Amino acid sequence: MNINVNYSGDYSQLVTPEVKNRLNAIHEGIHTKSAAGADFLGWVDWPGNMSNEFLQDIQNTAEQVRSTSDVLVVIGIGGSYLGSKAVIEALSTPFETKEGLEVIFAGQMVSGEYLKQLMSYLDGKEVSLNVISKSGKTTEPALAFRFLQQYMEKRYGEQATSRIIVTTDEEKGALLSLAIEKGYKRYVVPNDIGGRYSVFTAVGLLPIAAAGYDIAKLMGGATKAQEEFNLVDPTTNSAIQYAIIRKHLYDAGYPVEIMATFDEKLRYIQEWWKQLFGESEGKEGKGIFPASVVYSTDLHSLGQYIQDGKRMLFETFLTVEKANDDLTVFEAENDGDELNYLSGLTLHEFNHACHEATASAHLDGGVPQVSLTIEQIDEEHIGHLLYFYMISCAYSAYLLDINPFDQPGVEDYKNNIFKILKKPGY
Ligand SMILES: O=P(O)(O)OC[C@H]1O[C@](O)(CO)[C@@H](O)[C@@H]1O
Repeated sequence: MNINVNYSGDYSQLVTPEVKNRLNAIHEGIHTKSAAGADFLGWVDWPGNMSNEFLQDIQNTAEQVRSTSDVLVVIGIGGSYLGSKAVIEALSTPFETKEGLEVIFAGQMVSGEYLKQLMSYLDGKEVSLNVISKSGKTTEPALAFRFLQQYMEKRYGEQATSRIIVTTDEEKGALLSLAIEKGYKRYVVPNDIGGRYSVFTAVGLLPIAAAGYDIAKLMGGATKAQEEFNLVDPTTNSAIQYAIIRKHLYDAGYPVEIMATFDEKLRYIQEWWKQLFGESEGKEGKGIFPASVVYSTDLHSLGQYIQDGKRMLFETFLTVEKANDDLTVFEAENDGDELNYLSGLTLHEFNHACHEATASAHLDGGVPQVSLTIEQIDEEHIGHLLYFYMISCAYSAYLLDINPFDQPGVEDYKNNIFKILKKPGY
């Protein structure tokens, strides 16, 4: 299993002795846990170290939820929802009538309308809740939980307790106190793993397993990636290659990266990637701004800007080699739509051609190109891809001399809200 990285420039020119030394130092810092933010490097060895008992326990809980519920409402924001949302969206089939369990997210934004409509949708269905917050005090999911907990208690009385699962810190936070007081089943977000790096902990695994996907395969892919991207070799390690190219383009005057995909199913992988890279790197007046587009859709909205607008963008295509399913263009009798020249072409092949055409047009327009290719979309490859991004992001942030694992800037809006809404103490 590999992720192919292709760059429109001359990659070999980027791997200078200075860059190699820097990479060796970063590698050493990560693996001896001496790098900046080292207290949050627990995710690096997590896939390989995860015990079968833990995986089994998550699977059992997921099975229990599936056997008693039609819907699992997952409450969380940022890293507490994007990982599972991304994996579930990538693996699920659109238009499928859900036979098993439906996973619905809440608390990722604040809307009374959404919550009211959600609660009416839940009426008549069997429901479980998984509320996820590492800090246990993030206002948006806490607000959603206040309403949904009340809903569950009204519907199920004392039985609500067995339908609510809390994923939070082991030692602190309002959510932990609540969980202890009510006797909810609990999963721990490890101390040394931050929210945006937590997809392979209970934070991501429980909702993914409850949705019916194979978390053992997902972790298998992540474990392979952990082994594969462990060697600090810029000629073979594609996670390091991606980080080197990004740093080069940033220094060359391209502070915005657009992640482009031709696969609608990867839209939330892009959203997860945006938090991962944006929150890890955007500090101290530095960092690449991560943006995303889904093609062909956005070729007909943002394509003009990318081709011809202010030159500050580079574009990273996330492409998939093999389609899980496909259609072949057939010969029409009268060729009224003039598409017979495409007959015999699969729609996946059309997207390949569209990728080539778009990359070359945008390159001519002054947009440097990177492409990341995965073999296919399934649990194993997605697990592999997510780990690839996480380790690459750590290298990328360290190359910018940024601690990838804090997010001090997010506190500013929170403090302002507390002041505006007169939270005691603010
Ligand atoms: O899991 P928590 O503590 O509710 O935090 C949710 C998100 O909020 C942040 O702390 C700030 O956006 C993220 O880093 C995190 O993923």
